[in-house]
Amino acid sequence: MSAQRHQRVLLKLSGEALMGEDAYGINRGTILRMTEEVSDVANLGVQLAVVIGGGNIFRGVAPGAQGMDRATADYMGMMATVMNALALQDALKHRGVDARVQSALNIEQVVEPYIRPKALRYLEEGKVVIFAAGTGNPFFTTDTAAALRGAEVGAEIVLKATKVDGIYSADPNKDPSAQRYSRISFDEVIARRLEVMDATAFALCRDQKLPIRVFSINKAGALARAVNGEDEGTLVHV
Ligand SMILES: Nc1ncnc2c1ncn2[C@@H]1O[C@H](COP(=O)(O)OP(=O)(O)OP(=O)(O)O)[C@@H](O)[C@H]1O
Ligand SMILES: O=c1ccn([C@@H]2O[C@H](COP(=O)(O)O)[C@@H](O)[C@H]2O)c(=O)[nH]1
Repeated sequence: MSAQRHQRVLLKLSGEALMGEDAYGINRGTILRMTEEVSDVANLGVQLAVVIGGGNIFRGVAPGAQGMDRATADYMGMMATVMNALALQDALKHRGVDARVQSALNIEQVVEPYIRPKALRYLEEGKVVIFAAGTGNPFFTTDTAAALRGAEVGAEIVLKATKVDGIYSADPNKDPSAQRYSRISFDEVIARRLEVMDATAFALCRDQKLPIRVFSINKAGALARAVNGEDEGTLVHV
C-alpha cells in the first residue's frame, strides 16, 4: 500500500532541541535548519499547526527555580514557549512563510490569544499557526498541548519532532541495548510506561483516535517523510 500525504498535521517541535550543542537558549544554526524543513513542508500545501516546547530556555533557568512554587515555575515555562514561538515565527518569515502565533496565556501586546475559529481560518488560508504557552495551565506539558490542539483543529496526526529517532523499549540515552519500535499501540506505550511523551498526551490522543509519529528533529528530510505518511521513526496507533 503506498503512503498518503497528510493534509493537516500538528507538529510538536522540541524546545530542548532548539539549543543545539549550546547549554541553553536558541542556537541560530539549529533554528535555521528546523525552519528550512518546516517551510519545505508548508510549501507542499500541507496545513501546519505547530506547538513548540520550552525546555531550551526553561531548563536554563531551572536551577534558579529550585524550591519555587510549582505553578509559578510552570508559568515561567509557558512564557519560555512564547519566546520560542516568536523566534520560530520570525525565522519562518525570513523564509517567506506566513506564520501566526496564538498564545494560551493572554499577553496581547506581544501575541494574539488562542481563538480556535481564527486558528482554523489561518490554516485554511495556508498560514502556519504556532500555538504558544502550552495549554495555558500549570501541571501540564507542551506534549499535552500538542495532543489538545491537534484534536481541536482536527489534525490527522501529531508529529513529535524530538531528539531521539523514535520510541524505544527503554530510554535510549540511558540503555544502549534499547530497541526502537516501528509501530506501537497506545495501550502498549502506556502500559510499558515509555516516557518519550507524558501519559496525559498519550491518553488524550488515544481517546481522540489521533495517531502520533515520533521522529528525530536532527535527521534531514524526516519531517517531510513523516508528513508523507512514510515509515519514519515510530507510529503510535489506536
Ligand atoms: N522509551 C523511550 N524512547 C525514546 N525516548 C525516550 C524513552 N524514554 C524516555 N525517553 C527520552 O525522552 C526524550 C524526549 O522527550 P522530552 O520531553 O525530553 O523532549 P521534547 O518534548 O522533545 O522536548 P521539550 O520538552 O523541550 O519540548 C528523549 O530525549 C529520551 O531521552
Ligand atoms: O501546558 C503547559 C505547557 C508547559 N508548561 C510548563 O512549561 C515548561 C516547558 O514545556 P515543555 O513541555 O517541558 O517543553 C514545562 O516544563 C512546564 O513547566 C505548563 O506548565 N503547562
